[in-house]
Amino acid sequence: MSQDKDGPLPEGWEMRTSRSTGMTYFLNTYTKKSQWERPEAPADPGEIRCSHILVKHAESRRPSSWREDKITRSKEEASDLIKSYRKQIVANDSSFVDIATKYSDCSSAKRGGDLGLFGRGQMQQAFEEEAFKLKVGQLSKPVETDSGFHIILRTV
Ligand SMILES: O=C(CCc1ccccc1)N[C@H](Cc1nc2ccccc2[nH]1)C(=O)O
Repeated sequence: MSQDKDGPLPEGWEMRTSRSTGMTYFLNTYTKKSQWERPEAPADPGEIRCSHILVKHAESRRPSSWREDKITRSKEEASDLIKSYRKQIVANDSSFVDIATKYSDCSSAKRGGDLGLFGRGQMQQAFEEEAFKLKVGQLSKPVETDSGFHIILRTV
Protein backbone atom coordinates (compact mmCIF):
# COMPACT_ATOMS: atom_id res chain seq x y z
CA MET A 1 0.00 0.00 0.00
CA SER A 2 1.41 3.39 -0.87
CA GLN A 3 -1.08 5.33 1.31
CA ASP A 4 0.08 6.14 4.85
CA LYS A 5 0.33 9.15 7.19
CA ASP A 6 2.74 10.92 4.77
CA GLY A 7 0.42 10.53 1.76
CA PRO A 8 1.07 8.66 -1.51
CA LEU A 9 4.60 7.73 -2.64
CA PRO A 10 6.01 9.40 -5.78
CA GLU A 11 5.49 7.42 -9.02
CA GLY A 12 7.53 4.26 -9.46
CA TRP A 13 8.14 3.57 -5.74
CA GLU A 14 6.61 0.91 -3.47
CA MET A 15 6.78 0.54 0.30
CA ARG A 16 8.16 -2.77 1.64
CA THR A 17 8.80 -4.24 5.11
CA SER A 18 12.12 -5.95 5.77
CA ARG A 19 11.50 -9.61 6.66
CA SER A 20 14.57 -9.70 8.91
CA THR A 21 14.20 -6.41 10.82
CA GLY A 22 10.53 -5.44 10.27
CA MET A 23 11.78 -2.01 9.17
CA THR A 24 10.08 -0.17 6.31
CA TYR A 25 12.11 0.38 3.13
CA PHE A 26 11.31 1.68 -0.36
CA LEU A 27 11.65 -0.17 -3.67
CA ASN A 28 12.29 1.50 -7.07
CA THR A 29 9.92 -0.68 -9.13
CA TYR A 30 11.86 0.05 -12.36
CA THR A 31 15.44 -0.72 -11.24
CA LYS A 32 14.45 -3.01 -8.31
CA LYS A 33 16.92 -1.08 -6.13
CA SER A 34 15.78 -0.35 -2.55
CA GLN A 35 16.50 2.39 -0.01
CA TRP A 36 15.67 3.17 3.63
CA GLU A 37 14.87 6.88 3.07
CA ARG A 38 11.33 7.79 2.02
CA PRO A 39 11.64 9.02 -1.63
CA GLU A 40 10.62 12.62 -2.42
CA ALA A 41 10.74 12.38 -6.25
CA PRO A 42 9.46 9.85 -8.89
CA ALA A 43 11.75 6.81 -9.24
CA ASP A 44 14.43 7.16 -11.93
CA PRO A 45 13.48 4.55 -14.55
CA GLY A 46 17.14 3.87 -15.39
CA GLU A 47 16.24 2.95 -18.96
CA ILE A 48 13.24 3.99 -21.07
CA ARG A 49 12.09 3.08 -24.57
CA CYS A 50 11.02 5.72 -27.08
CA SER A 51 10.06 6.16 -30.70
CA HIS A 52 10.67 9.43 -32.50
CA ILE A 53 10.04 11.30 -35.72
CA LEU A 54 12.96 13.42 -36.95
CA VAL A 55 12.79 16.20 -39.54
CA LYS A 56 16.27 17.27 -40.63
CA HIS A 57 17.24 20.53 -42.36
CA ALA A 58 20.19 22.02 -44.29
CA GLU A 59 21.99 22.90 -41.03
CA SER A 60 21.54 19.43 -39.46
CA ARG A 61 24.67 17.65 -38.22
CA ARG A 62 24.21 15.14 -41.11
CA PRO A 63 21.89 16.77 -43.72
CA SER A 64 21.16 13.44 -45.44
CA SER A 65 18.90 10.47 -44.76
CA TRP A 66 17.38 7.32 -46.28
CA ARG A 67 14.72 9.67 -47.74
CA GLU A 68 16.91 12.36 -49.31
CA ASP A 69 20.59 12.32 -50.25
CA LYS A 70 20.93 16.07 -49.71
CA ILE A 71 18.40 17.68 -47.36
CA THR A 72 17.91 21.33 -48.35
CA ARG A 73 14.81 22.44 -46.39
CA SER A 74 15.42 25.37 -44.02
CA LYS A 75 15.32 25.13 -40.21
CA GLU A 76 12.04 27.06 -40.25
CA GLU A 77 10.50 24.68 -42.80
CA ALA A 78 11.62 21.69 -40.70
CA SER A 79 10.12 23.24 -37.57
CA ASP A 80 6.81 23.88 -39.37
CA LEU A 81 6.83 20.32 -40.73
CA ILE A 82 7.38 18.63 -37.34
CA LYS A 83 4.57 20.78 -35.88
CA SER A 84 2.20 19.73 -38.68
CA TYR A 85 3.08 16.05 -38.09
CA ARG A 86 2.42 16.45 -34.35
CA LYS A 87 -0.94 18.15 -35.10
CA GLN A 88 -1.98 15.27 -37.42
CA ILE A 89 -1.06 12.67 -34.78
CA VAL A 90 -2.79 14.52 -31.91
CA ALA A 91 -5.93 14.96 -34.09
CA ASN A 92 -5.69 11.22 -34.84
CA ASP A 93 -5.68 11.98 -38.57
CA SER A 94 -2.47 9.92 -38.88
CA SER A 95 -0.77 7.34 -36.67
CA PHE A 96 2.66 8.02 -35.15
CA VAL A 97 4.09 4.86 -36.74
CA ASP A 98 2.70 5.78 -40.17
CA ILE A 99 4.26 9.26 -40.10
CA ALA A 100 7.57 7.93 -38.69
CA THR A 101 7.79 5.20 -41.33
CA LYS A 102 7.06 7.56 -44.21
CA TYR A 103 8.74 10.81 -43.19
CA SER A 104 11.29 10.45 -40.36
CA ASP A 105 14.83 11.37 -41.42
CA CYS A 106 16.31 8.82 -38.98
CA SER A 107 17.16 5.20 -39.80
CA SER A 108 14.74 4.23 -37.00
CA ALA A 109 11.98 5.09 -39.52
CA LYS A 110 12.31 1.49 -40.69
CA ARG A 111 11.07 0.42 -37.24
CA GLY A 112 8.20 2.89 -36.97
CA GLY A 113 10.56 5.31 -35.21
CA ASP A 114 11.48 2.86 -32.42
CA LEU A 115 14.87 3.58 -30.81
CA GLY A 116 14.74 0.66 -28.38
CA LEU A 117 15.67 0.92 -24.69
CA PHE A 118 18.24 3.53 -23.67
CA GLY A 119 19.67 4.94 -20.45
CA ARG A 120 21.04 8.37 -19.66
CA GLY A 121 24.20 9.36 -21.53
CA GLN A 122 23.30 7.56 -24.76
CA MET A 123 21.29 10.14 -26.73
CA GLN A 124 22.00 13.81 -27.44
CA GLN A 125 21.43 15.82 -24.24
CA ALA A 126 18.40 17.83 -25.40
CA PHE A 127 16.70 14.64 -26.60
CA GLU A 128 17.47 12.72 -23.38
CA GLU A 129 16.24 15.60 -21.20
CA GLU A 130 12.82 15.71 -22.85
CA ALA A 131 12.50 11.92 -23.23
CA PHE A 132 13.08 11.24 -19.51
CA LYS A 133 10.43 13.81 -18.59
CA LEU A 134 7.75 11.91 -20.50
CA LYS A 135 5.32 9.48 -18.87
CA VAL A 136 4.74 6.18 -20.72
CA GLY A 137 2.41 6.87 -23.69
CA GLN A 138 3.09 10.62 -23.72
CA LEU A 139 4.09 12.52 -26.90
CA SER A 140 6.63 15.34 -26.54
CA LYS A 141 6.43 18.84 -27.93
CA PRO A 142 8.97 19.43 -30.77
CA VAL A 143 12.55 19.05 -29.49
CA GLU A 144 15.57 20.54 -31.30
CA THR A 145 18.94 18.72 -31.40
CA ASP A 146 21.94 19.02 -33.74
CA SER A 147 20.20 16.41 -35.91
CA GLY A 148 17.05 18.49 -36.45
CA PHE A 149 13.56 18.63 -34.94
CA HIS A 150 12.04 15.61 -33.19
CA ILE A 151 8.80 14.56 -31.59
CA ILE A 152 9.29 11.76 -29.05
CA LEU A 153 6.82 9.09 -27.95
CA ARG A 154 7.75 7.23 -24.74
CA THR A 155 6.62 3.62 -25.05
CA VAL A 156 8.19 1.89 -21.99
O1 LIG B 1 21.66 8.62 -34.70
C1 LIG B 1 20.94 8.02 -35.47
C2 LIG B 1 20.52 6.57 -35.20
C3 LIG B 1 19.61 6.58 -34.00
C4 LIG B 1 19.12 5.21 -33.69
C5 LIG B 1 19.30 4.71 -32.40
C6 LIG B 1 18.83 3.44 -32.10
C7 LIG B 1 18.18 2.68 -33.07
C8 LIG B 1 17.99 3.19 -34.36
C9 LIG B 1 18.46 4.46 -34.67
N1 LIG B 1 20.41 8.54 -36.56
C10 LIG B 1 20.76 9.92 -36.99
C11 LIG B 1 19.57 10.81 -36.71
C12 LIG B 1 19.23 10.88 -35.25
N2 LIG B 1 19.69 11.83 -34.44
C13 LIG B 1 19.17 11.56 -33.21
C14 LIG B 1 19.29 12.22 -31.97
C15 LIG B 1 18.64 11.70 -30.86
C16 LIG B 1 17.87 10.55 -30.97
C17 LIG B 1 17.74 9.88 -32.19
C18 LIG B 1 18.40 10.40 -33.31
N3 LIG B 1 18.47 9.99 -34.60
C19 LIG B 1 21.02 9.95 -38.49
O2 LIG B 1 20.52 9.04 -39.18
O3 LIG B 1 21.66 10.93 -38.93
